[in-house]
Amino acid sequence: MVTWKRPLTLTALTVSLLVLAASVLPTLLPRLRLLSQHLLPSAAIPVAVTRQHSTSTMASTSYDHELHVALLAVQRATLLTKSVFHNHAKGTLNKSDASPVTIGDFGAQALIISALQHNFPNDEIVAEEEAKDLRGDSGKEVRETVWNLVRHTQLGDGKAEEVLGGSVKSADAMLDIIDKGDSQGGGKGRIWAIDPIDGTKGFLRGGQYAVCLALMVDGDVKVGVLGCPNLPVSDSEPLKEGIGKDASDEEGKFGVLFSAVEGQGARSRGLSKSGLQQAHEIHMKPLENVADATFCESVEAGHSSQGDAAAIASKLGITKSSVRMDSQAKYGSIARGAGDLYLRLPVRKDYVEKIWDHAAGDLIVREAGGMVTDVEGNRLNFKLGRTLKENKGVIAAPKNVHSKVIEAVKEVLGAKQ
Ligand SMILES: Nc1ncnc2c1ncn2[C@@H]1O[C@H](COP(=O)(O)OS(=O)(=O)O)[C@@H](OP(=O)(O)O)[C@H]1O
Ligand SMILES: [Mg+2]
Ligand SMILES: [Mg+2]
Ligand SMILES: [Mg+2]
Repeated sequence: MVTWKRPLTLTALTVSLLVLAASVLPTLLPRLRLLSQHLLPSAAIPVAVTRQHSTSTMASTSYDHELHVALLAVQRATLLTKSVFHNHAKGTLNKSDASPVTIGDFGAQALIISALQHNFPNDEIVAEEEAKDLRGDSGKEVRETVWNLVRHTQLGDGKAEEVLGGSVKSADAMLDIIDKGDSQGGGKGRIWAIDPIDGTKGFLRGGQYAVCLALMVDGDVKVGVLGCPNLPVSDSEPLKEGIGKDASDEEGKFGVLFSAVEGQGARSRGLSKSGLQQAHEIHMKPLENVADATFCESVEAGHSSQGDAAAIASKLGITKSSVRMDSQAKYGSIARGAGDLYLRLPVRKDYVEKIWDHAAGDLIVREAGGMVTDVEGNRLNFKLGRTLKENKGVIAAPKNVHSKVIEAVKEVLGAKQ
């Protein structure tokens, strides 16, 4: 018996040690990485992190540095959009699809891509705008206005600016930076999605708009940040439509940064002109009875069918009227519990949603406890390029009522066919 007992005890000990190591290492490694980030000078972090992340198989699981850069980059870009809103003629151009683009869209895109390139030079970028209309003699006037904005927009915090890599070098460099957002996207590797101003029509009207940035790894959204300069800082403020031209003047009351990292929850904090403010967790509001829901939808009837939304709401027994709000501020608003549902219902059969209009909001709502799908109930598929070509519409709701909402959506849309 004794001769059997010894080897058995040794084996058991070895196995226990191995099990212990396997359980402790995964939690220890990200902590060691975090610790080293705090101990190393900030300028040393980007290169190390970028090399480590250049292939998807070696991707970090904590995304601390990506989140930090994304938050600061979006915060800086909102300084530019706010300055355009208050001090400039918007310099609106019409794109080939007749949608508007302003000097704010170009400037914000340049600032965000510049920060991403400094920190993650090997990552790909899918961004909404391109610099074509700013090039050559015909683009000179707009180019110079955008350049003046870009070079004068800085966070009032030297360390934060250092993280972002400081200013863009020249007007020509700025154009090339804007055009770095031309990746075709897809389901492989690290790809950032940028909507420099989402809800450009809202921005022009003085309504809601959002500066949007998300990181996808192998087509899954890992980090999402939304800067919403015209939303109230307080999560408990009742949901309202576009808030009018002077709201963002009320310092400290308006301007929110929403963020989420996959598996780490969603947060919100006030926007600032320098470093990052303290964040707090946000959650969707518990909703026992879907009939009590407040739902939000697009302001533009051309972007989402308001008639279908009203029919769906009535099927669900919802009596409160909808809150119409431009941009991904809708995702942020339901994620913080200011509203309950977001309904985006196709108006035209041939319209395909763009990944930059949904990537950050999709993650923020899911991390706050919600579910985001298309009108069929399928998850949004960010693996297919610059568009969500397999999805139609968007339905975001608390998990416990989502299937009920989809049932009503299918009944209403099905009856039209
Ligand atoms: N036909 C159609 N259907 C659906 N979506 C469309 C359509 N046309 C444009 N867009 C995209 O809508 C983005 C803004 O939509 P929002 O819901 O946020 O705002 S709005 O209330 O409708 O203005 C808007 O984003 P921005 O261009 O960044 O403003 C567009 O990408
Ligand atoms: Mg646009
Ligand atoms: Mg958009
Ligand atoms: Mg846009």
